Amino acid sequence: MAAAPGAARSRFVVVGGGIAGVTCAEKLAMEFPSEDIFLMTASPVLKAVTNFRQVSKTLEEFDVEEQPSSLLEKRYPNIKVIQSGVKQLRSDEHKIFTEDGKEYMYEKLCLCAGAKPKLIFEGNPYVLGIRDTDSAQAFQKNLAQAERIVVVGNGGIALELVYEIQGCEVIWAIKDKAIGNTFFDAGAAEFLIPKLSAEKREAPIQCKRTKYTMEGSEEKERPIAASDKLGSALGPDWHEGLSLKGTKEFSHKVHIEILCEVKKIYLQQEFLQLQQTSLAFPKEEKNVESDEVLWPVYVELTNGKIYGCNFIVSATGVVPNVTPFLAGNNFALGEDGGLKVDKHMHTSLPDIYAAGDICTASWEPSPVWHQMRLWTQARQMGWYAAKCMAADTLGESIDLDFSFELFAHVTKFFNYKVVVLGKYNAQGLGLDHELMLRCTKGQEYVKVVMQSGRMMGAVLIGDTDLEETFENLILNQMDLSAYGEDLLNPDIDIEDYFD
Ligand SMILES: Cc1cc2nc3c(=O)[nH]c(=O)nc-3n(C[C@H](O)[C@H](O)[C@H](O)COP(=O)(O)OP(=O)(O)OC[C@H]3O[C@@H](n4cnc5c(N)ncnc54)[C@H](O)[C@@H]3O)c2cc1C
Ligand SMILES: NC(=O)C1=CN([C@@H]2O[C@H](COP(=O)(O)OP(=O)(O)OC[C@H]3O[C@@H](n4cnc5c(N)ncnc54)[C@H](O)[C@@H]3O)[C@@H](O)[C@H]2O)C=CC1
Repeated sequence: MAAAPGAARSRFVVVGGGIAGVTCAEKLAMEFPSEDIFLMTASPVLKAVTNFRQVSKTLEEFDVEEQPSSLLEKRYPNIKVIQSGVKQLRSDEHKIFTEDGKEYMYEKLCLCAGAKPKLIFEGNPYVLGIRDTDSAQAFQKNLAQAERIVVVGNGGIALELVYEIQGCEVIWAIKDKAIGNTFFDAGAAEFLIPKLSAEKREAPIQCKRTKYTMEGSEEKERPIAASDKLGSALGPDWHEGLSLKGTKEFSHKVHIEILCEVKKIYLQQEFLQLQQTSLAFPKEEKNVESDEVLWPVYVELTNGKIYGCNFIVSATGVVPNVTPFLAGNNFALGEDGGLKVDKHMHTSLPDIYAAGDICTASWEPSPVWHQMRLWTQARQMGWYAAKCMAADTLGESIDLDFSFELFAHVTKFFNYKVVVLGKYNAQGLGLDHELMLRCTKGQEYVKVVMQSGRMMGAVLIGDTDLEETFENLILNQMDLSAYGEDLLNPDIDIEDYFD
């Protein structure tokens, strides 16, 4: 295509300086050392993956570093970082326009603009979200002067926050029955809860017990199966460099309100006019006397309770950053608002690919993989998108990358190592599955999800050392019916079984 006068052009343009975009640009730079790769980003710093370690076939660990763009350009002299937000895309002309008034032409474009927090009561100054360094610092500053906050949401951010925050009362309002619904079921939640009150921390019990349960049996110990149901994002241990401390001297003080959402938020003046009664922080679940302190803001929950607080954290998920790319371009969007991509990371428009939080994986997935907006998937998608762009350019064919065979995520919650594999919460399996459990209070929690004798998923909390074996068992779909409860028997070295 002919370049318009004044328009810079490059064969490959990548938008987004987060993990997906940087990984995609790096891989393209390696594949096409004599081509210039344009990396456009709204944020002044880039996110680079460092210390990458393949822990097992599909589990990976790495650090995420904020780096100046000059470092990336030094490592890959054919990457040109353009620091300006993209404000418009004209896909029919293969052109993008940036905030600083420039235009660029591409042959192949990969959109990796990430996502932003999906806030409740967006626009209310007392409602904060956490996504990037700036929002994390704003949160820290507010927390340093706070006595009580309300945390809304039950996913990754809320789980990290309620554990890390010290010296501040936390009212944690969740829609579900148990904490951490995006990662755990009620059994795992019960295992983790003691960690929220340091004083109540229990000594680990040495004996392990195994259990084999089926949905609908052994009501008491049966974990509830899951129902079917503009900066870069922060990196691992993002809270470690931040002092997440309120004004008080105590450690954790978390009160959980389950099965509720926020109905209304009142500013102090509105609240006083209504002469409502706000609840004090509950003591041992009994105290519901009214609060005598006046708070800057009040939160009314759908269960009728009203709590005063200094501010509210909305940790209620993300929405893909698609807005600048939509006008005039007929992208197919997923239900979650992301750009739909096929198994070659191709969007619905010619020569435009997408990777990371901005996209919605729309291919028929392996039975034990699903998309979650995580940095492992952002890295894998960015890398694979570049491979697909290269293959299309060279007229080669390419198979779906192995990393999409099995969902695998390793992280840390409440100071425990947490590994989740496959359909770890029986997502999409309906009632047709069984759960097997092994739990040692304070030490480890192991849950496997079985279907027709095959392992479909697992949650491993603590240092269980089972991840590799279980990863293999899920990948090879071996019929394990004959092993029964021995599968989780701590006295049997399970690896020997399958060697
Ligand atoms: C607090 C927090 C903790 C997290 N913890 C974990 C965890 O423990 N484990 C895990 O796996 N995941 C975690 N995540 C999720 C993970 O960070 C994201 O899934 C991942 O970083 C997404 O990468 P990305 O490159 O797709 O998007 P982003 O990191 O959001 O990067 C998007 C990039 O696009 C740029 N951009 C946006 N719009 C434009 C535009 N119009 N023009 C040009 N550039 C644009 C932005 O400036 C940015 O550089 C966490 C997220 C948060 C917020
Ligand atoms: N250690 C890890 O792996 C971590 C991963 N992350 C990732 O970062 C991203 C952002 O994290 P989160 O905001 O925690 O998103 P999330 O998607 O993990 O969780 C969102 C939570 O908010 C709840 N929710 C949604 N709308 C609500 C509403 N209106 N009222 C009340 N609750 C509502 C959902 O039920 C869910 O519990 C996610 O992609 C998450 O996976 C974040 C922190 C840690």
